[in-house]
Amino acid sequence: MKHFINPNDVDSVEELVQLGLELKADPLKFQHLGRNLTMGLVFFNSSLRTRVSTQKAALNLGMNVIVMNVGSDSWQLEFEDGVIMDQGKAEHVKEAAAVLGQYCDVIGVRAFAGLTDRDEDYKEIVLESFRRYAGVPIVNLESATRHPCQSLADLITIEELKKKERPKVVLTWVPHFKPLPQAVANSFAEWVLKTDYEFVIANPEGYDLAPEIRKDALVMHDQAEAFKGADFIYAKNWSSYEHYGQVLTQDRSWAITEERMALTDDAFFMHCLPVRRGLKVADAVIDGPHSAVIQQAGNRVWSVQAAIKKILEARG
Ligand SMILES: NCCC[C@H](NC(=O)CCC(=O)O)C(=O)O
Ligand SMILES: NC(=O)OP(=O)(O)O
Repeated sequence: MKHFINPNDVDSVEELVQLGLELKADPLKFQHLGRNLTMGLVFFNSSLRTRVSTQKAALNLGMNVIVMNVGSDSWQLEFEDGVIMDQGKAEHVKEAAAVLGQYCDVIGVRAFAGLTDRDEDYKEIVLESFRRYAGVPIVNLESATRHPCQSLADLITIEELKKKERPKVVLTWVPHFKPLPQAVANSFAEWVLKTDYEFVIANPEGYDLAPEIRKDALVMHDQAEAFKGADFIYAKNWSSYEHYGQVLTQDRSWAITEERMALTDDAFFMHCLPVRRGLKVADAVIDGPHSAVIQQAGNRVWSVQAAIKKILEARG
């Protein structure tokens, strides 16, 4: 695997899930692979899980790790081609990515959507610039439209917890007062659609994900109906794709309560975290016996470790 940016970079999702489980059982098995190599992590946005789990994974593979917070630690970067740089941005990504590629053997990048210009976000300018100019493999640590490290951890978690061969998995929109990216939801849908799970997306009108993401997935605008018989409830807020970046409703009846969960087949509750308690999910659900959120976050180590292992092997 050359890069880990979206599922098209992955030969077999199933094999990568199994590798994650194998690494979880024996975290230091491939410690020789990354010896004397350096993993660089570049953050344009905040992070708890991604930052620490990726460091941990790289250390498990024997790598050294350098973390940089762009914005506070470095120069503001320009991404546009052919501009006269007479404003606030002191350095172009062409040099910045190429220079980081001199110091690091693999680079992880986190850069959220701006949520003002849909075409710009969906072109993935930041990630694609790093892919183009760094000259080393790139790991997507949540970009404008995808979060593959999260989605792979989600599939590992479902594999661990599922009680039937083909569980019913529901991705549901939950309310939030400010616009959030579509990356986590997009990515989850894309990865689940590569499995044979039964898959339903529940969201209010106006929140349908991009057609190229949801493909032929069943989309329901009635959450209670969607929950019937579900084995996994994956909750996430996202802003509108159609009315790009807008909050069209904050309808609290879409929050995850015990009453709603009672409609499912004893489903596990999943969320990528961070989550706002009370607003998106009732304490009784996230603190309850069917909450998978901590296991899910724990599995972030094995998902990114599997991706980095594949990259190191391909690099020779
Ligand atoms: N990496 C996990 C999710 C990150 C981001 N959530 C957030 O920004 C939540 C912020 C808040 O609740 O204020 C998102 O939705 O993509
Ligand atoms: N789920 C996730 O990516 O968490 P962080 O934003 O804290 O890294």
